[in-house]
Amino acid sequence: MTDTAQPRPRTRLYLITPPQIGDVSAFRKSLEETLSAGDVASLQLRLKGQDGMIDMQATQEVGAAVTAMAQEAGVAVLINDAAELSRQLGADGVHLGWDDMPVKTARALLGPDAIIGATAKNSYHRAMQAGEDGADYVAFGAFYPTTTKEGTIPAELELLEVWQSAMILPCVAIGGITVSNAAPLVTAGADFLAVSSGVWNHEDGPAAAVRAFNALFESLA
Ligand SMILES: Cc1ncc(COP(=O)(O)OP(=O)(O)O)c(N)n1
Ligand SMILES: Cc1nc(C(=O)O)sc1CCOP(=O)(O)O
Ligand SMILES: [Mg+2]
Repeated sequence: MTDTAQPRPRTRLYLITPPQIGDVSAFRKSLEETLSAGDVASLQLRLKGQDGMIDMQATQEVGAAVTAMAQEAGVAVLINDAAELSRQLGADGVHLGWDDMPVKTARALLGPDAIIGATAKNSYHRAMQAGEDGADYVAFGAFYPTTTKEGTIPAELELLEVWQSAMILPCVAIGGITVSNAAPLVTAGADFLAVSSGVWNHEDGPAAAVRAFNALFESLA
């Protein structure tokens, strides 16, 4: 009998913006350099107010400045929390958490081709439910402590191992990921690593971080 099992595709980087962006045109320039440094599968615009809620005005402003540029670089653009704004910006999809719009509602609004991601935190059950509801990926986290988001819940590597061995739906790992601590998540089976501060605050700058993540993924493939 022939073995038809396919090797798992290489883990890819899922870049998340800083939660606040002061100078949009400086950010656009930095992002352009960052995206040209190596493979980035997707970019999530995650602009938050001090209350942790989406900053619609900032998302609109940054989205108008960077969406087409990122898409031309081959990077899918997702909007955090806001499906309707994703549609208005011509973005590729939306990332939804437990307090956000249901996946099915977003699908009805954005159509079959949109990329819809769903937060699973540390719950295999919530991930299964999101998959049944039509999500295109599920995100487990937080794998490490983070200052980017308050109130995260610790997640174990085993979630990635079990999900990868049983499911076809891609899984994302998130939470405090840096070049230095990423390897176990890759080995455990994350299809994507979602990273904010580990890129934007990298000691050699964000473009160097993208190069270093890609070198790591290549070395573990
Ligand atoms: C890829 C990815 N995974 C998880 C989250 C967290 O989403 P959520 O729980 O809705 O929290 P906020 O990001 O809205 O604060 C994410 N944004 N992206
Ligand atoms: C947005 C987000 N969600 C998380 C979750 O656990 O669901 S952790 C997190 C923060 C991601 O940013 P950083 O890479 O800077 O830690
Ligand atoms: Mg959310």
